[in-house]
Amino acid sequence: MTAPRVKFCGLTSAEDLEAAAQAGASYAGFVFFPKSPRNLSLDAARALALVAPVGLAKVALVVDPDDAALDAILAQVPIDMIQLHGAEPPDRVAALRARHGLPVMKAVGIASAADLPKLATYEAVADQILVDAKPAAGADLPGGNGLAFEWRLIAGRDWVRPWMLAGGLTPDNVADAIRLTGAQQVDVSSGVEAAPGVKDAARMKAFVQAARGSAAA
Ligand SMILES: O=C(O)c1ccccc1NCC(=O)[C@H](O)[C@H](O)COP(=O)(O)O
Repeated sequence: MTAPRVKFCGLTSAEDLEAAAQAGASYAGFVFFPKSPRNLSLDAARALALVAPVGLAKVALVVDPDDAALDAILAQVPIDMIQLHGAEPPDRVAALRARHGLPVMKAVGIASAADLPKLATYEAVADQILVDAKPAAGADLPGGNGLAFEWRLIAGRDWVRPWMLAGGLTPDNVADAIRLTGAQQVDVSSGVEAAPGVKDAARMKAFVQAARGSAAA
């Protein structure tokens, strides 16, 4: 098994970016969602993206964006992939992919087996799938809640597209999660934070090492 690729989501500072690169991450997620403690203004996101180390793919996380909002982000911030983390229907995912000419990753929330058919639906229209925990009803945030789902639900699944596992991952559980699901990519936000919106460089490093350790086991 090749070493799993890691996405750190919700980076908010140049220190976070540097720590992500030093740890060996493949993706850096920038959150554009005002209610999030990880939200970035366009100016802040642009400044970060411009100093992002080469080789770190910059992901814009948006939630049910209208065209004007996404146009504004992409006009100002050099972005490599769009992450749709709302209730975007499949035709909207396809339309945004065509409109912007960037790869699109669609987040799909999983809480039970009843949610699994959505994975195939979105694999038909997105470039990648982020398989995340479905937030509790009434949650303030659609993601980044430190909530895991039952990984066995997707164990042994045949995937059509590249996908990432997310939801409640930490340096302590990511190796088990990879072994159980076969994930080749993992995404984490709150599990490597010292406080909401503040990443912890030591936890980021430990996370990547644990993910890589799973591949060697
Ligand atoms: O992280 C946020 O603040 C956020 C806000 C709005 C929509 C999605 C958000 N995060 C999505 C992510 O990609 C997270 O990395 C993913 O949900 C896992 O989060 P965590 O369980 O905290 O590791």
